[in-house]
Amino acid sequence: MSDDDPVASPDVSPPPDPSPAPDVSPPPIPDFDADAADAARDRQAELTKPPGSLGRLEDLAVALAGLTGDPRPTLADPAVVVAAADHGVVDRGVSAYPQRVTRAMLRNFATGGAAVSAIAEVVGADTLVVDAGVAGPPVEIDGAGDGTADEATDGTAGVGAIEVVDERIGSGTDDIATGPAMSRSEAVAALSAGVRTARTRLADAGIVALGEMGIGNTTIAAALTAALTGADPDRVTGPGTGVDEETRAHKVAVVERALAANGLDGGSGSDGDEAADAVEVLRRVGGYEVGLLAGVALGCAADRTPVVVDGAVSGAAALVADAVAGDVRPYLLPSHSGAEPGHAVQLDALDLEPLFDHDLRLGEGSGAALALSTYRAACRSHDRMATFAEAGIER
Ligand SMILES: Cc1cc2ncn([C@H]3O[C@H](COP(=O)(O)O)[C@@H](O)[C@H]3O)c2cc1C
Ligand SMILES: O=C(O)c1cccnc1
Repeated sequence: MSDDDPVASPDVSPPPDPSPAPDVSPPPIPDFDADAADAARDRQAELTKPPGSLGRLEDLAVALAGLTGDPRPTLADPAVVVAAADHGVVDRGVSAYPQRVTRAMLRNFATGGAAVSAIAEVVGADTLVVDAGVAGPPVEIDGAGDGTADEATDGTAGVGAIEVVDERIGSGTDDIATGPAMSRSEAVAALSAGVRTARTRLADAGIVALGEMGIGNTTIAAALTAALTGADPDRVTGPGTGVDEETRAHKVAVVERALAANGLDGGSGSDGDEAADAVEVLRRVGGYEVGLLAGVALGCAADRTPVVVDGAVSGAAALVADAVAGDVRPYLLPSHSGAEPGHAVQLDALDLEPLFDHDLRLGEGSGAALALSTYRAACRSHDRMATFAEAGIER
């Protein structure tokens, strides 16, 4: 049996973790504020429109009032966080692109040249780029910093600030097809770095879009989704950056092997405390950027900041966050319905109804950034519209 043959049954049993098992203590997450939501609902009934005519935007405004605890939420200072890391599993030929693209894209985010940079600009969001563990030495970035202008002249919302930060957990993970991706301490460190990032660097953001970059990470997302939802690997494994059907089938075999090698092929049953189990799944078949994003979701929720889930990789991070602390669930908001097949399974598991479907299959937080405009428009209309009394319109 060759180590390079992902179809051969793995010859490794679930690996003992050599490092001590540090505790995970997710921050307390406040309850939905029903009074703020009720006040928002009352206000909606007074605004100058037929009741219900703004459809889902009305429901979103009411939900966001309950989440933020503010009857007239503004979602000021929106941000996109793009966490980047590398994955040992790329050596198995699961991506259409080489690992070095992760590092190169980090520079592209830093200088505003990525798709998500353009979308963030349109919706007026700042971008926080986090190196969570790109392979090789820390990435030296020149040219990152504030956008060139506060007010754009071309009708866009203005160039947001771009900041690049180092929260490296390691230099790429190990190959999940033969054992755990990382140590227990690294999994805990990734989650903690995310919580810390949310509560410090993203503390002023009214809403946060979750983005990622990491060649090979749709394989990681598929393994996490299968492990956390019990879905069949074939159902949650897609083409990612665009591999052909033959390579996708190989990718399915790699995911199956990873689950078996890590003792995760027995369904999603849990026999212990939820946070500990979730961290174990992250350690075995996760990635540094996924753990960091899960931590960002937990930290944002603790501060009553809603987070917008993007595609299948961001969705895997949302599943991890939800498995670590189920209280995070109301703070996880949908954006698009992604083309990667595991995304629908994730949205279903998290009970999220997508806002739109543009056939996006990019990641980076592109769909989540785009959805910021809908969330902000829902809140802006709720806050800015005149009531019938104010406008002197008789009903
Ligand atoms: C130039 C480029 C820009 C990207 N931006 C996001 N991704 C996306 O593709 C990668 C996952 O797909 P896979 O698992 O097939 O490698 C991630 O980096 C993801 O964010 C990109 C990929 C490429 C090549
Ligand atoms: O849905 C995603 O997040 C996705 C899809 C393809 C490639 N990278 C990410």
